[in-house]
Amino acid sequence: MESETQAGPAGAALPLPPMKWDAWGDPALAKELSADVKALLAAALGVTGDAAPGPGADEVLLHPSRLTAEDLKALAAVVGEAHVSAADADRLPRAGGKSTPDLLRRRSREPQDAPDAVVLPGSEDEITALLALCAERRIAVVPFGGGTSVVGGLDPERGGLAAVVSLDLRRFDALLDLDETSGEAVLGAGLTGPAAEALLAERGFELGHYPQSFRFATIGGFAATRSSGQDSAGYGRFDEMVRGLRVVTPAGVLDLGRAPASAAGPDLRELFLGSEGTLGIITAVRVRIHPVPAAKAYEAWSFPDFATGTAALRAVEQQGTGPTVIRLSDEAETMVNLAMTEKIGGEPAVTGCLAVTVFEGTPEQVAARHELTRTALLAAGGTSLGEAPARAWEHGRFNAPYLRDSLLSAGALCETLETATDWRRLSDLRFAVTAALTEALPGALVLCHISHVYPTGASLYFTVVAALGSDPLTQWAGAKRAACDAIAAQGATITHHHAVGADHRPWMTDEVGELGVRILRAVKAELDPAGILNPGKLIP
Ligand SMILES: Cc1cc2nc3c(=O)[nH]c(=O)nc-3n(C[C@H](O)[C@H](O)[C@H](O)COP(=O)(O)OP(=O)(O)OC[C@H]3O[C@@H](n4cnc5c(N)ncnc54)[C@H](O)[C@@H]3O)c2cc1C
Repeated sequence: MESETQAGPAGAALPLPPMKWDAWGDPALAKELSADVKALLAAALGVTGDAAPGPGADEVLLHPSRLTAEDLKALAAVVGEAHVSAADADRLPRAGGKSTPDLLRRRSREPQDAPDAVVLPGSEDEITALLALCAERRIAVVPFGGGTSVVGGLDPERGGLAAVVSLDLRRFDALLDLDETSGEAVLGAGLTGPAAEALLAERGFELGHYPQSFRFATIGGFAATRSSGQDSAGYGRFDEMVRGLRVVTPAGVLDLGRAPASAAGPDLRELFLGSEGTLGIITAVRVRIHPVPAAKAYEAWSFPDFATGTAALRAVEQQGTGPTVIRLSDEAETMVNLAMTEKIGGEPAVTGCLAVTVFEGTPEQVAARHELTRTALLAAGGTSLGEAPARAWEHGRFNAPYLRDSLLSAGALCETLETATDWRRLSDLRFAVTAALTEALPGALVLCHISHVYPTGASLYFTVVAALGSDPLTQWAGAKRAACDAIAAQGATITHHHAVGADHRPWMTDEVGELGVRILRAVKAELDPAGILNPGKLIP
């Protein structure tokens, strides 16, 4: 597990996010490209060289802070001197998220945008006072959780206001309650995935939310983006785990969700799940938890092609046989061993399409779920590959993002995008998005997998690798636009779990309609009349 305070740019006054400012994750875990990956890059993309190195943290140029000394004094009067900083070293690591465009922007030698200051409130009262102060002084507020957004959710947009601050929730890091009888816990919004799981594990419980960004993303971020983890088949998406929320808005504090189910009108929790910091600051989340599983089983499968594998996953989900993890790589992803991080680019370990299943629960539950799932997968044309490839997937499941950094440094652009639709339209969607990406990026490798399944449909997750052009930001923007247009044309969702942020905002009207947008704007006008909360995100 990564340490919580890693070295970042020198001169920081505040605790830094536990991630490198210009790359993914813990620098100690960064990896050189293997000889196999280098060979794949050369053969598939003609990429053989190194891209020019980016600037060091002390060489990066930020636009100067627009806050006055008086503004900073007023902010400090709310949160204390020790919890405000306008130092570049504190602004730079909160200048954006961790999409490939974010990393390219961080590596630029041009002057960059960054929040004008960073504030670390320690209580809801302080957040209330901060929001009032920012409304009065026309300062935008970008809530900052783990900083892992991949959709521009953390862009330091001022939205026509005088300045913008990053409101870092790291001090909301307590396990506030654990109700063993009901199987619920109240978690501070700033707890990272590992910190939350460690606190729950001390009492024998687990949340079971493991997105690939698990090591750095936070409870508040999961709620604000409707995140989905790799164990979603077993434990559900994060929004399905949420039983209640506390939210501080400029108009007041909300404490939502008071019973396991309710018929008291529309469910207002849903307004804040996925609100991406535009409607309020989530300070605590009450979640469903379960005992740490006593048993676990693994089995990998091969399917002759993606269509057969897709039908098999559908059968498993519609029969409800109960795997905790079930995922299927397409032929291209299987061929490059993407699901087994240590083997990427080597000799293909599996032919056809690889599927991974994992089962958790009591020994009896695991045995029963495993057997039912095996029967369904065998009947659907699967061939068992035993445990090893499934264990290899689990072993490397949080490590693939490190590869993206090394690829960028080697001159290859690597980015992901995702969507979802019903089973009937899944195959057409995959072809349409793949075609859009390959047309926009000739010669690119486009890989795809299914990792979240529902009785009525599934998500598709695409990984794209292409040779870096001379203007990679424009290069990727064109490809992303083409893929998003293809998704919209297919009637699929613009995002299954990465959220909307700034990047998907142009497709929100298509997703929810003009009236839907007007409803969102009306809610925002009621809660945030000064428009200070995360301008330029989510709501067109
Ligand atoms: C390598 C990589 C892998 C990823 N894998 C997955 C995955 O498997 N599944 C998945 O769902 N996502 C994934 N993501 C996307 C990202 O990790 C999720 O969106 C995550 O939920 C963001 O959490 P965070 O704490 O980092 O939030 P941040 O990135 O800090 O913020 C995300 C958005 O939520 C807002 N926000 C954050 N905290 C709060 C709060 N307390 N109150 C109000 N608004 C808030 C921010 O303003 C921003 O708009 C991945 C990202 C990367 C870089």
